[in-house]
Amino acid sequence: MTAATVTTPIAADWRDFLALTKPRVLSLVVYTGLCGLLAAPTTIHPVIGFTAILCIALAAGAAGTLNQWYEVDLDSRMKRTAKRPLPAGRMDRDTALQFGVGLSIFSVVLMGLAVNLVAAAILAVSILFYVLVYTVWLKRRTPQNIVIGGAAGAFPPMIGWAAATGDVTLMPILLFAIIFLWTPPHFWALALFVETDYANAGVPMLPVVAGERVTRQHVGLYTIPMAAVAIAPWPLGFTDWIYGTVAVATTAIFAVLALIVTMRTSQPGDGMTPEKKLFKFSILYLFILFGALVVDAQVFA
Ligand code: HEM
Ligand SMILES: CC(C)=CCC/C(C)=C/CC/C(C)=C/COP(=O)(O)OP(=O)(O)O
Repeated sequence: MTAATVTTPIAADWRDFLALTKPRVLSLVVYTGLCGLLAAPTTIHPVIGFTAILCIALAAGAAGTLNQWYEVDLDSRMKRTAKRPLPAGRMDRDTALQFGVGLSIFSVVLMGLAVNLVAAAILAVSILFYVLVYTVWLKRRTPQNIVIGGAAGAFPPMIGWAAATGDVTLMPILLFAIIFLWTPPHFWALALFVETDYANAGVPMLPVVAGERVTRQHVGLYTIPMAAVAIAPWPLGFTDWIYGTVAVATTAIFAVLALIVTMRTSQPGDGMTPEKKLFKFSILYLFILFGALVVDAQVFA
């Protein structure tokens, strides 16, 4: 790529619109939504189920778009995000705003009309939470930004469950709580090895504000309730032994990796550091845990 193509704004193509939706993060968001839907104790018509998942995907994409619309200044200062369509100048902000608002409204209205109002209401709350509470309000103000704002990403299984059943009971609240408590170790493990980037952008992430030692302690601190909540559906009788066994085994691995990160004092080096291991495993963990939930629900239905 020449310098001219980097600095000269060019027309955005479909890849830029896709990039606005943060597709890789979206994959896990949609997956946990699907698992919530499939684990619910009722059957949903496949077309309605598909529509519900589509709405979650569109809403998450819309929220990711509005997040990028708002933080062009931050994204342009971080290596990881500087090549996104807006900071790189491949798309103008108004186009992104229209795309994000349009998708948001479309996804919520479609969910309300085709699925049910409970799912549509929680979907609207998720978008507003990610955009207003996390992106606009907390992200630039407090190192607790991801703890409170991270709740946005915890709603999808609850939305999937509500799409199938029309209500929210203790089990979908537990599924929400798993992702809510998983987000801090997921993110702080990552922030420990991309710390300088956030410092450059002036984002008060925990390692930047409180330092590495406190961040490591917080990784361990949040892993304890996360582990309890992840295993809880089994002793509480919401799931059977398949979920229980998988939850105990994978949570044990998560806890050991988190403990290593918590106990470490040295600066992370290159290669597969414990922080990178925990971050990568955190993603695999949710995939396995929620997969086990669905298998368990189908086998013991
Ligand atoms: C406030 C909460 C969260 C923050 C600050 C956060 C932050 C990040 C960051 C900075 C990355 C690095 C790579 C990238 O930009 O793609 C990442 C990766 C990732 N996150 Fe999160 N995350 C959060 C919540 C979630 C949630 C709720 C999910 C899904 C349930 C999720 C799923 C993922 C996945 C799948 C990746 C890997 C993407 C890849 O392959 O590059 N994250 N996260
Ligand atoms: C159903 C629905 C509307 C769900 C939306 C929730 C959602 C997409 C949550 C993910 C949260 C997330 C990726 C935060 C990234 O932080 P950041 O935005 O600070 O990351 P960045 O530094 O990469 O921009």
